[in-house]
Amino acid sequence: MEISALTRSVVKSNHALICPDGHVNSVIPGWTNCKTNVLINEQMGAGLCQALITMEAEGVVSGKTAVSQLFFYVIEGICTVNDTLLSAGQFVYFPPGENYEIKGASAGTKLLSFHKVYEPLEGYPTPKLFFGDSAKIPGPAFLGDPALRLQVLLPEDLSFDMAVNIFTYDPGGHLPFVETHVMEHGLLYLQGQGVYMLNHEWYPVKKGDAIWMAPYCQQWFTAMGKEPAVYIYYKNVNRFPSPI
Ligand SMILES: NC(=O)N[C@@H](O)C(=O)O
Repeated sequence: MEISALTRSVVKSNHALICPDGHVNSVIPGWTNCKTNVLINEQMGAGLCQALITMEAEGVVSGKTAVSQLFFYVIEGICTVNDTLLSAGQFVYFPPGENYEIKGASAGTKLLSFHKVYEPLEGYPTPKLFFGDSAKIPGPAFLGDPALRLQVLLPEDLSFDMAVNIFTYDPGGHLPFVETHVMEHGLLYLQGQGVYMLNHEWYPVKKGDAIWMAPYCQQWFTAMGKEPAVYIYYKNVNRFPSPI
């Protein structure tokens, strides 16, 4: 019998672990016949918003991006995005000021979204609408370790101020050192399990869990179990560390 008073979820000043047992849905204007869980948000101290959307067959996720850019990744199922058919592992990037409409989903289609206020960079155009397929993006060894493979989903040019990557760890694979960096992360586990060290606290994690890491939140991860651990994560990139 599950003890309803217990959860693995934690929300701390510089990190959070959000587990499915604590999900409560929000109503988002223009997002109808779907369940939306806002996993990470400015309200917890983050510089990004991350949501999990489960669509019903007649679900519609539509609107217009204003100051923020919006990235959608199809976790499972199919849907059409601005009339382009997307299935699991495929994604779309909407720059600020763009209309978006997601519909025609198979019931239960799951989408992950990352939202970030776009920081223009002098001399660089605002990025354009962009569709992609993670199955077509190579995952070279991370820092020479073949047990870790990193796929970079968005172009690495300076017009982009956010990155979305997929990190795959074979069982036993681990980050080569404890990272302490200015960039922030929001992530979601797509597969597997492991242990994440955040700010010197240790958390067993698994598929479906989301994690927020504030700037300088010390981080290290190792995968455990019988299958590779896979997470998709957001990172702010390519901008001056502080206003100049
Ligand atoms: N935590 C984690 O995966 N971090 C790094 O790989 C990164 O900063 O890209």
